This record gives sequence, C-alpha cells and structure tokens, in this order.
Amino acid sequence: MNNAPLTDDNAMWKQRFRMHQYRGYLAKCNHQRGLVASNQSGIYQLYSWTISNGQLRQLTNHSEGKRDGFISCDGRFVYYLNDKKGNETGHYTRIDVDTGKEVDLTPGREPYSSLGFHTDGIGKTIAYLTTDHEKGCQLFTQSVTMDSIGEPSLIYETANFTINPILSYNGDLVVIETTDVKKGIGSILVVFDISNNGRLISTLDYGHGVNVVPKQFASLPNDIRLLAKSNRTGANRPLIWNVRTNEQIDFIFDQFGIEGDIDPLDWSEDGNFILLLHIHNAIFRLYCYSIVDKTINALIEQPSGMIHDARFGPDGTIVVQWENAHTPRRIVALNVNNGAVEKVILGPSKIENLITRSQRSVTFSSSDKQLIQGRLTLPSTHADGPLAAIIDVHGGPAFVTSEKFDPVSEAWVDHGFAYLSINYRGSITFGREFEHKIYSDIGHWEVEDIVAARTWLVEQGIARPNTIFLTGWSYGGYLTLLTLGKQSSLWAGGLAGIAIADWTMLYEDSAESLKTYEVSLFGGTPAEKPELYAAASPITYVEQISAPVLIIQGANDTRCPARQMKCFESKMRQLNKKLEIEWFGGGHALNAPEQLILHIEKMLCWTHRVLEENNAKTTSQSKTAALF
Ligand SMILES: CSCC[C@H](NC=O)C(=O)N[C@@H](Cc1ccccc1)C(=O)O
Repeated sequence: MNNAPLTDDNAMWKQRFRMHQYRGYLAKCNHQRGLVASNQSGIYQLYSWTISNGQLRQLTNHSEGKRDGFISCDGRFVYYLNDKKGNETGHYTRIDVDTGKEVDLTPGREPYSSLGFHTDGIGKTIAYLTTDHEKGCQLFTQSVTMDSIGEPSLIYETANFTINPILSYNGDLVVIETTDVKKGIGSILVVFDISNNGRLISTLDYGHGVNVVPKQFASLPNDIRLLAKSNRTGANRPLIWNVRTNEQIDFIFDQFGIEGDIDPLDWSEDGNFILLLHIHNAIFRLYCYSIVDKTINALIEQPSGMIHDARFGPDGTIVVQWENAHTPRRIVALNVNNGAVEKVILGPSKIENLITRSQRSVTFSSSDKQLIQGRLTLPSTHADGPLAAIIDVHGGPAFVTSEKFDPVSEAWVDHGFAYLSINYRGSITFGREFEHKIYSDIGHWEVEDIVAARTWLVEQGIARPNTIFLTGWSYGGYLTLLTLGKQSSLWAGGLAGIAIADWTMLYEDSAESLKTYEVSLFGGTPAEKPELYAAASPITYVEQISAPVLIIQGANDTRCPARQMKCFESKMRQLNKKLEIEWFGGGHALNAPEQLILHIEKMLCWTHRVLEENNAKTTSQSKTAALF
C-alpha cells in the first residue's frame, strides 16, 4: 500500500480514461439516422450517425467539448446550445446534418441558459426553455421547416424552477414540468395549446410534495395522451394522461410485486407498448408493458449494469445506452422479448488487456437507522489488512451511483485504496421520502450518511481510520467540503472538484436556471432563508477544518461559479488552513479524458504526499514518546 502514483503516460489507469464511449439516439421516425456524443476524438463532441454502416461524422468542434444535442424526428437536423468555453450560456443553434450548415435560432438575443429542449414528431415545431436575469424562465416554441426558421413565440413565463418541455406529435400542444404553486418540493404539469395562442388548457397536480414528470406524447397524429410518471405512491410509477379530457390511467403495478421506481422510457409507434425501466436500490432492469393485454414482460436475459436510455428500435429490438463495470458506455440492440444482446451497434465489441474490477453493492445504517446503499471496489489482494480508503460522493443531488465503467475508482484501487461510492439521502431510486428528505435541510442528512459510510468501512476492517479521504465533484464536492468542516476530526483529507462553497454567493452568480433550482432546494431565496443558506455552506465551517484540502475548480463554470470558491480560498488562507487549489479553463462538464487524467493524477500525487507526511509525523511522534 501507499504506492507512489503511476505517472507514466501508458499507465493502465490512464488507458481506461481513454476508452471510447458512446451515447446514441435514433431519430424518432427515421431509424436510419441518429445522433451520437462521443469522446473518440479525445474530447466529447456531437456526431451525425448513419445506422446502416455505423459511420459517424463530427458536427461540433467546441474547445471545451459538447455532449448534449437533440435530433429532429427525421434525422435531418441537430440542435444544441452553442455556448462559450463550456459556460452553458449561449444560443440554440441548428445544424443541417447533410450540409453542415449552422443557423442561430435566436440571433440578437442576450445569451441564455436552458433547462430543456424538444422537437415534435413531424419536424415542424421545437420548444425550449430559456432563463435569464431579466425575464426569469421562459417557454418558447418556434416553427422550423426544411428551409426556414420562424420567430420564437413566447408561451409562458415564470420565476419558478421549470424543466422538461415536451411537444405533442403534431407540435400543437406543449407541456412543462414546473414548481409553480409548490413552493419547494414537488412539481405539476401545465399544458398549453400552441395553435390557440398558447392558451393554458390543463394542469395535473397530485398535491404537496409529489412530482409529476412528462415523458412523451403518443406518436400518432392528433393523439394527445401523454406518457408521464409520478411519485405519489412513494416511488415513481408511470401514468397516461389525456391532456384534454383529463382521463388518467395509472400503472401502479402492485399486482406484479415490483418494488421501487418504474420509469417510462418510450412508447411504441402503434401506441400499444411502453418500455419501462425498473430502478430499485441502484439496480437497473428493463420491462415491456402491453397496454392492450395489461401484461408486463421482464427482459430476463438483459446484461447487468447501468441503462442510461432505451427506445424501441428497428426489427423487434430495443436500442439501449448501456455500461457496466467492465464495459465502457456503448449502444447495444437488445431483443424486445427477452433482453438478450443481439449486437453492439456502436462501441468496441471487445476490451483487450484492460483490468477492471467487479463492484460490490453494500448497505449500512445511518444515524437514524436508514439503510444507505453504496458501491465498493477493492484491490484484488489486500492481505495486509485495512487499507487507505476513498469515500466518493456523487453530484446532483438528484443522481444515483450504480455499477458502471469507472476509470476514477479503478485508478484509486490500482494504487491500493479501497473505494466506496455512496447513495446518500437526496439520491434518486430509493423512493420519494429518501430523495426529498434533504429539502429545506440541505447538508444535514447527507453528512450523517457520509459519516456512517466511514464508520462502516472501519468496522468492517476495510479502512484504517486515520487514512480515509473524502472526494466528489459538484454537489459531491460541496458535501466533501461541508463534511470536512462539520465532522473535521474524521478525515485524512478532502478532494473536491467544481464544488459549492457558499450557497448565497452561488445564488448571486449562478445561471438563472440554477437559481430557481436552489430556491426549490431551500424552500426560498437567500433573502427569505438566510439561516438555512448559511448553515448549509462549507464557508461557514472553515474554522473547524483540520484536514488538508485539494480543490479543482473550473474558471467558466456557471453552475458552481468561481467567486464563491475564491472567497472560500481566501478564508482558508486567512486561517492558515492547508489548501491547494487548481483552476482549469473549462466549465462544469468534464468532457476531455486527458484533462480528467491530469485532475486525477494531481489527486493521486496530493493524497500520496498527505499520507507520507502523516506517516512521517506519526513516526517522529512515536520516537519522541519512546524517549520518555
Ligand atoms: C435540472 S437542473 C438541476 C441541477 C443539477 N442537479 C441535479 O440533481 C446540477 O447541476 N447539480 C450540480 C450541483 C448544483 C446544485 C444546485 C445549484 C448549482 C449546482 C451538480 O452536482 O452537478
């Protein structure tokens, strides 16, 4: 243990980061075309994808990379937010896939951030949400044809957190998910009739603390049934809502005895089947439900691992974005009846000479007896007993960590560390109560769960108590800094990336879209809830921090902006705390494998140094003690 970090260019841990990964989407009504985001050029960019021959043609060339784009139903156009240096603020732009010609959809407007974009089923209308300082959150629709782009038409404005615009097949209706009227937890659906001056025609509200999330309208002309999900039973379950008649069909599935979240992913073209993703305790399984027969079919042969997206594909297949501990993210075709992998559509079919470890799901009790689940990776031999350990905290908070191809955990384990990623309170897929527990009490239960993870690692004999480090990016970086302050004696060090240090300053500086999200997390603005914002902020606890800290922060990040971290840095310096901070030129997305390799190398070297210094201190203390 305590191996010096492997810094040579070909170290295996670096090779894993360089593996090509693929996210791919077929055009809804033309299964011959698709959109791919891949790191195959050395940084994530968008590609047009010809399905028949697997050919990819690069569409974007952004210096900080590009991962998110949207393909029109016929596959002729790709839309994306054209931002500057990864700052997630810019203009929506349309690329003609055949000619490569790019058109700005909103010339003359100030740059904006956005929380959603959607295209209809006939290639005539797009809908998107933009947010800026003056106007708050605005819903626009815009007519788009092969040769022309119309003016944006404002449908709705709100100051509240609003996401997920979804157009009906014909593009004459648009639905959004908004926290209007909720003041904090939960959301409602609101539908507007675009063909009738954007008139509000219906809302769906299941009451306080319940979320409703729109997924997709039926793919049939004039069919205005919306596939959605709601967590009103305590876990996410699908529903179909006729937005004009208000008729609702709930798929609770109690009769099938399935526990946990069931998310609707796709609706078959004939409207007879829905594709379902069952996620329970971070395990992902696909099901196909027949609306006509009311039967559910488990795709029992599907591979284990994480499913990011799945859609009904051509020739009785399901096209799935999938990865597991041994396989980088790729696109595979699964048999619609049994889930067996029929072929790898995009991605290398075999991984040569690369060691990857199995990841074990573990559970432990938090301070209030709530079970917390995590993913543990260990070196294959650890005969020397307890190890130095990393506790990894995911971002979000509304994410989940599950079995995946994970070059980061492997890099630490290559260097002899035990690595535990945890799904703390606030994570999704453990039920509504678990997810909502942190609202208006940000940073409280998350820290309890992190401390419980540490206790468990020590009790199990996996980790040495004085060699446990905390790490995370974004919300995970936030929790790293917060826990170092609130529970300072427990840690050998903390490594935080693109992190939150001061919620009030973050509110002042972050993109407008994120401001409304913060208000829903805290149940109010910093002016309305100053104590909550202060109590949740790492900067409040700097005095207590005793372990060394390494921070890696993006200069162009509009989610976790620079100023709040600069203030944290100067307070740490004033109080003579051990801090190393590295600024890099990008935004919030980590799109370039080589840059991530540099970050992780920095972290490995820093941790090695901290452990050596601690070792030297302990040795000299025991020598001094021996003199008396
Ligand atoms: C749909 S927008 C929600 C924001 C998103 N959280 C998802 O759970 C996110 O960007 N989270 C950041 C951290 C953050 C949270 C609140 C305000 C600013 C940043 C992340 O962890 O990446």
